[in-house]
Amino acid sequence: MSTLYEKLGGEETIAKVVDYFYDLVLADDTVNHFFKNTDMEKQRRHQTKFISFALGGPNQYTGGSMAKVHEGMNIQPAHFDAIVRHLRDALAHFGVGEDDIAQALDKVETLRGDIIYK
Ligand code: HEM
Repeated sequence: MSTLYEKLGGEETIAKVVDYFYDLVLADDTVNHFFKNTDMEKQRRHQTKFISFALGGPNQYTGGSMAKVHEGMNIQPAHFDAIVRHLRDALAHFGVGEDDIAQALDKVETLRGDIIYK
């Protein structure tokens, strides 16, 4: 069974989704402050890993656990929800179907407990 990542066309499409998702996140005043001290390159890596994870792509991540990485950020459920919403909108923008979007969002949901209130 192919992953959603492959179905969408792999890295090339992912790069486009990342750019779009990134614009949505940074335009959102409820979450953009989290990234104000984040350098652009790191930001892009973050979004790329985020999207690749959601789509079942290759795991290129070698850093700390999600709990560790988001420690001290005090991310609230509403922040997490906003990020999930931007992911949904970015995928929809590129014509991803409802079922595939639901699958991607389910995957992201599995990390909620590790990421909020840390
Ligand atoms: C399932 C959801 C998420 C995943 C898979 C994820 C993934 C990651 C990864 C892999 C990194 C490390 C980046 C690196 O060092 O290369 C990171 C850092 C970060 N994440 Fe997330 N993240 C998620 C949700 C969130 C949310 C909801 C927020 C805030 C609203 C957030 C804000 C940040 C920030 C500010 C950093 C640090 C960037 C820096 O070092 O300056 N993340 N995330």
